[in-house]
Amino acid sequence: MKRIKTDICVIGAGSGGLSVAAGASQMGAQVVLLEGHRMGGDCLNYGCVPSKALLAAGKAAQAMREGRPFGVTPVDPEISYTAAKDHVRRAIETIEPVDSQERFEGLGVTVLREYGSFVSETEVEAGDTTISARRFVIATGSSPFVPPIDGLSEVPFWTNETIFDLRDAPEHLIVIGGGPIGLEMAQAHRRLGCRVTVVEAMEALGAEDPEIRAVVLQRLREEGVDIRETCAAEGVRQRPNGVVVETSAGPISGSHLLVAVGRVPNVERLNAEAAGIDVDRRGIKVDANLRTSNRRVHAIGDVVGGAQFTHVAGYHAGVIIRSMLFGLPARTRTDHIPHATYTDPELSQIGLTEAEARATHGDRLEVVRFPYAENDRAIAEGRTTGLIKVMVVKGRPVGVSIVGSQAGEMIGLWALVMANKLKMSAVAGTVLPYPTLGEVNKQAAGAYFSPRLFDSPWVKKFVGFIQRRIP
Ligand SMILES: Cc1cc2nc3c(=O)[nH]c(=O)nc-3n(C[C@H](O)[C@H](O)[C@H](O)COP(=O)(O)OP(=O)(O)OC[C@H]3O[C@@H](n4cnc5c(N)ncnc54)[C@H](O)[C@@H]3O)c2cc1C
Ligand SMILES: NC(=O)c1ccc[n+]([C@@H]2O[C@H](COP(=O)([O-])OP(=O)(O)OC[C@H]3O[C@@H](n4cnc5c(N)ncnc54)[C@H](O)[C@@H]3O)[C@@H](O)[C@H]2O)c1
Repeated sequence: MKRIKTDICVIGAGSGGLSVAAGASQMGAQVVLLEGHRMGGDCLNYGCVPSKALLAAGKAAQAMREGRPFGVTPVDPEISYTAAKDHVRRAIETIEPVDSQERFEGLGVTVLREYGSFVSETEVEAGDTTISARRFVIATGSSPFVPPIDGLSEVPFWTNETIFDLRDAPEHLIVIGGGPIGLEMAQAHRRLGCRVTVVEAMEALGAEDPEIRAVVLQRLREEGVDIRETCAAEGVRQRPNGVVVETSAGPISGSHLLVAVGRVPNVERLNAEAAGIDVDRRGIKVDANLRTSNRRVHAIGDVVGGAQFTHVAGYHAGVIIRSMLFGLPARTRTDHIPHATYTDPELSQIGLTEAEARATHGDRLEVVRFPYAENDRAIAEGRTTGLIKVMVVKGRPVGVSIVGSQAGEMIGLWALVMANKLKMSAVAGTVLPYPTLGEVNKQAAGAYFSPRLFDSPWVKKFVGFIQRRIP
């Protein structure tokens, strides 16, 4: 057995682990990074990057069907699913060098391509090497949850780890699960010419504001995605040319099956008990500083079971670098973390939804809305579907929900506002270029102040008073 002594040992080279390794090594710490599978983790290889690349291929196909309002004759595009997958592969390959072993070794990180497993409170074994470190970071991510549906283990099915390798278009894709993975994949495949049925046990995008998610579901249905809600998959069996999913609302036949019903934390290889690290069903248990029950060990990203996004894993990395390298107090916040679902229209959210804000703030809550249909750029581009809702308490936003074109980009402004606890006046006072979709944000702030300025008898009296006195 070889032995390595280091300052920090990071387990998992995905979004979270790579950020810790890059940050810590560039600030002078000795870092060992362990990765048992592919550098870049889920996001690069089976998650964000391939899903957004496939959605982009679908968007290109859809644009050819929707030219009529612009005087362009719509066509039913000739689609090569294989070539769309080539685009997915190229996107991954273009980003890959940034996450590669070579780049990290160039930064001075010792990279071992092995799974890590604790052997004591201060040691991890990876292949034929034992690493002892002053601090460990668990960043092992999550894997697709495969539910105990009767017959599932006997039929071929895909998850996010396999669907991007598929080269031939499925004729009729059945997606079990109407969460973000299910709906992004449903729309991408529908636009690439496949029949798609989504089977959702409860409500599709059920965690989102009902008014906001309804806009996404309506568009997907208009495009021909068959979304069945309150329809639980209870059994699956093979048929000659595909699969039948038995649901609470009857059988559904299709050619291929994608299972997208949530995630499980990657803890099984860690032997966490050997290091005194507590684990529950959601993942590694951590406190607000992302410390585990073993004070030398932090855990970040998907494996801690909170919000499972790449930017959250990156945020966690920043928080623990602060505490590990500088000994500074560093607690996580969640109120300033946005998320987006990249269907078309996109959906984004930060802070509280309207229902959550109502439950927390009661009558102090004001909700302002602004529709895309009244934004000049959206009108010019025929992208008028959508709206923004801002939940405001005492002049400060406590949540923002957006559905519409570029909603994932639009939430950025509110992320800045909420991270820095700015008021609505900061948004209203910002000058934005005309005509941009981003003005929807400012128009929402305008909708907050307009009644205060234009419907107030006091303001009218005051202005009249001043006007009579100035020359
Ligand atoms: C289809 C899909 C689409 C998504 N789209 C988005 C999106 O658009 N935006 C967004 O923000 N998020 C998105 N996500 C979520 C995002 O991918 C994850 O939140 C993110 O990858 C989590 O980062 P992580 O570092 O915690 O884990 P990962 O990136 O999964 O990395 C964990 C790494 O640890 C390795 N590992 C596991 N166990 C061990 C061990 N014992 N020893 C050594 N290595 C180990 C794994 O092989 C893996 O490489 C998507 C996810 C999926 C599945
Ligand atoms: N754009 C993004 O940022 C993005 C995109 C994709 C995934 N992700 C991340 O990945 C995570 C996992 O996504 P997901 O979509 O797999 O999970 P999810 O938990 O968000 O949704 C799964 C859905 O499956 C349904 N379901 C469960 N069992 C079922 C059954 N037997 N029959 C029918 N429906 C069933 C649930 O009711 C739920 O609505 C997300 O929470 C998110 O953190 C993010």
